[in-house]
Amino acid sequence: MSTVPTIKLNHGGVEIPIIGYGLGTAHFKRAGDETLDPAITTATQTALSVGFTHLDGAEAYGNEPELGLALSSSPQYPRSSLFITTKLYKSISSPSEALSTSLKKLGVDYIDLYLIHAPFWDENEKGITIEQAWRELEGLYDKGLVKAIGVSNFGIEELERIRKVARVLPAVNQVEYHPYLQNPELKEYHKNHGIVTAAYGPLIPITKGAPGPLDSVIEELSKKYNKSATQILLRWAIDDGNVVITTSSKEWRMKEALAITEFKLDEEDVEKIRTVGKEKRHRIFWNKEFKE
Ligand SMILES: NC(=O)c1ccc[n+]([C@@H]2O[C@H](COP(=O)([O-])OP(=O)(O)OC[C@H]3O[C@@H](n4cnc5c(N)ncnc54)[C@H](O)[C@@H]3O)[C@@H](O)[C@H]2O)c1
Ligand SMILES: OCCc1c[nH]c2ccccc12
Repeated sequence: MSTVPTIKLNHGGVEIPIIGYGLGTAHFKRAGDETLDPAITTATQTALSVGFTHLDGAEAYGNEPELGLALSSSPQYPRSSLFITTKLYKSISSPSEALSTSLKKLGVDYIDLYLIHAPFWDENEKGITIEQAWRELEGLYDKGLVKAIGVSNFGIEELERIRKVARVLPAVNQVEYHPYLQNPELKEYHKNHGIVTAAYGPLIPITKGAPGPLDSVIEELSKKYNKSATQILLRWAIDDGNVVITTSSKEWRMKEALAITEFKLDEEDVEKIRTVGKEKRHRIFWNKEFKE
């Protein structure tokens, strides 16, 4: 089994594996559901067994206990070989308590990457501003409880609010990112400030965003590289300069996803997907219809 390549974050030597396994969309549980779902633990154990080293969880997914069980039942994958992300949102008023709860549920003593899940909370209702929340995450980082800190679903405006008060800049912004949602201004901002873009929803052009102008391009490139449409899109996310987060409960799909570490798209094909992708815009998450 080949190991997943990593890229360096802007925080003291921390490296993030370029592809992550998501616990959010295929596996989340209803808020308040305390019963353990063994299918989530099994899927996560399978993800580890096929070679995923980067797991993407969140307080909001309600399944940190299942992720914790998968970790404790897989001692052959030592903590130091894994990269674990979790996120806070509902508990944004008290980041330190939220982290303690997540650590307990996950059964680990540190998190590799701790993210603010989204910037959309009501600051009056929650009694905390984006700037204050960030300073709290910096405190958790100083204590070594989280190896890197970052954000998710932040735009330039919210990133600027952080930058103005930050001692430590976000290492990552995890956003919906695929050929039909490229947001070049945000990408440029990330590049200028050393922020890694972690792309979720990378397969939207062939799932909820299909059909579209990329269909024939993806088909042509599938033939050229002898790779599936899924692999072309996941590889595009990497070759476009991002970390990619994907998911599936099926072992063959997990292997299909990991196999993208074995090939690379030619620059002209990366550019072709960029150019044709810009002909359509399609956003799924955190729009008016999205219910968390
Ligand atoms: N931070 C956030 O707000 C946020 C939002 C969404 C997702 N995420 C994270 O990203 C992870 C992945 O998100 P995603 O579900 O959008 O990922 P994705 O776009 O990679 O889609 C994965 C889904 O596509 C299916 N799929 C794969 N190939 C296919 C094909 N050829 N045809 C049809 N279906 C195919 C898979 O079976 C799976 O159900 C989540 O689990 C979560 O961890 C984070
Ligand atoms: O991060 C994926 C989007 C998301 C935000 N909050 C959630 C709760 C349950 C499932 C998905 C989400």
